[in-house]
Amino acid sequence: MVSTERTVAYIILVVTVLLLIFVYLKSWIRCVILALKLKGPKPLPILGNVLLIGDFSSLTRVSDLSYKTYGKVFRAWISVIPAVFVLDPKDIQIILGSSRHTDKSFVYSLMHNFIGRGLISNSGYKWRLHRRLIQPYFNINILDLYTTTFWQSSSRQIKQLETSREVNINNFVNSCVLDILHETILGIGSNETTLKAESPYRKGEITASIRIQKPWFLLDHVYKFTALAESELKQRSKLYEFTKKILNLKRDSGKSSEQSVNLMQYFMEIAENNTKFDDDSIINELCTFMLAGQDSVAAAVSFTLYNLAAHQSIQEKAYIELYGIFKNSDRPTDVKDLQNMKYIEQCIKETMRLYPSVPIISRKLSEDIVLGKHTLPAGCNVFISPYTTHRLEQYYENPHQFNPDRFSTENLDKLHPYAYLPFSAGPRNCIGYKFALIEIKMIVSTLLRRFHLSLCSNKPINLAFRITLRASGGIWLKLSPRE
Ligand code: HEM
Repeated sequence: MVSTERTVAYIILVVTVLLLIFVYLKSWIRCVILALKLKGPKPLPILGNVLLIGDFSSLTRVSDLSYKTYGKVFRAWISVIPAVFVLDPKDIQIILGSSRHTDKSFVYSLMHNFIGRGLISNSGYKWRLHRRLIQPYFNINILDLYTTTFWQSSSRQIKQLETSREVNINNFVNSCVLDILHETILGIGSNETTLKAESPYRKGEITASIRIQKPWFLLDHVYKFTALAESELKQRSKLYEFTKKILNLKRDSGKSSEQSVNLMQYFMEIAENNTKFDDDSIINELCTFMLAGQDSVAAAVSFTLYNLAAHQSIQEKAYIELYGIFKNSDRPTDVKDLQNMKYIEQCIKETMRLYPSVPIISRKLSEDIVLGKHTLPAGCNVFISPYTTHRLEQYYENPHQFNPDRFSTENLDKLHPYAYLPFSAGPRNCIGYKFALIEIKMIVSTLLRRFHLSLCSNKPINLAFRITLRASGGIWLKLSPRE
């Protein structure tokens, strides 16, 4: 009797465990079934397609051929995890345009250690609350107040270029962008040189792409024992402690009249009325903004300067626009001047089409969606590649050619709204995109007013991918002062 009861209990236990495993794995199983039906690059056992991430030329080859070879929805494998790529703007709109699919895929949780839990990597209620609280700050009127900071920083940093003729332009651009971020996000004024020198923000390294290439590093219990995890946590704690120190310093000194417009100040105001927006939230968000606004902007500026140097007639047209605005004056650039830089804005937009700073983004679907003959199940990790979509022939004629006229007012109207995604799109787009566009315009125009740019013949650019798109080894340009 006792043994029959025991057997029944065991059976119930086994069935319950199996059911739990099934419920837990259901979404993964459905994604695997879908992935097995889709075409995609040939995977390796265990690794899947992860090695592509470290090999940019293979990655771009796959990207360029993907639509023709695999169709508008295809799959890749991150080890045993299916990654479904969606290329067509109409399908992308169904995902990015919907407020139902705002959760990020597992890839973003790999960034938590580094950038903390801020807007970029959070999902669910916390993301929605923080986005609603922070969004008003990024309206255009507040951003106008930053124009002076952008100008002062660009013209201060440009001094390092006055004696050089052949330069790795990334060094100038990175210093400029970091200087601007210290001031506008953390409120560290131009005179606070000791604090700036102490800042750990320049040295960051995001490990997500390394972890994906070694899929056993995706297991937190394995990864946490590695040297990479140790150095990442050290870096994280330096960023956290530095930001906390600045927060305490600024809080103790009150609102200074010189530096009243900065994101930290705004976050302190939010916190006064929201107990959920505590110091930990402030620090995590500040770390996120400092990192989100760094490599992305620097890449966009550097690649724009590269394109202008590589296309002399386009550079000439951009310079004529500047000459029309400033004549021979070296007066500061103001908000109105920036608004008048229409052609330069087209050059920047076209650069971000060819070289989107964030070449891949991803989401985790919260419910099933139907794209043509495929049902993408809830829980599926969907990847969208602005780099690939921006080069589809159906949407861009001669897609590999640099042609700023694509972004003239009349041509812009013909473009599908989800065919151009440098800042993503929909409810979870880049919160800082207006800030970024003004900043990029300021740095590019300040440099172009002073210098004529050309390429260094023996130093071609070498594209690489590390969450953001970059030129490994930098971008070398020849600068000739304009008379
Ligand atoms: C050229 C410059 C920039 C580019 C190309 C860019 C691109 C993007 C993209 C594609 C996303 C969406 C990421 C995703 O869904 O995975 C994003 C999100 C974000 N960006 Fe930017 N960004 C730029 C500059 C900035 C700046 C200057 C800031 C802040 C000062 C900023 C702050 C953010 C934040 C906080 C998010 C997360 C928004 C959310 O999920 O609600 N970005 N950015």
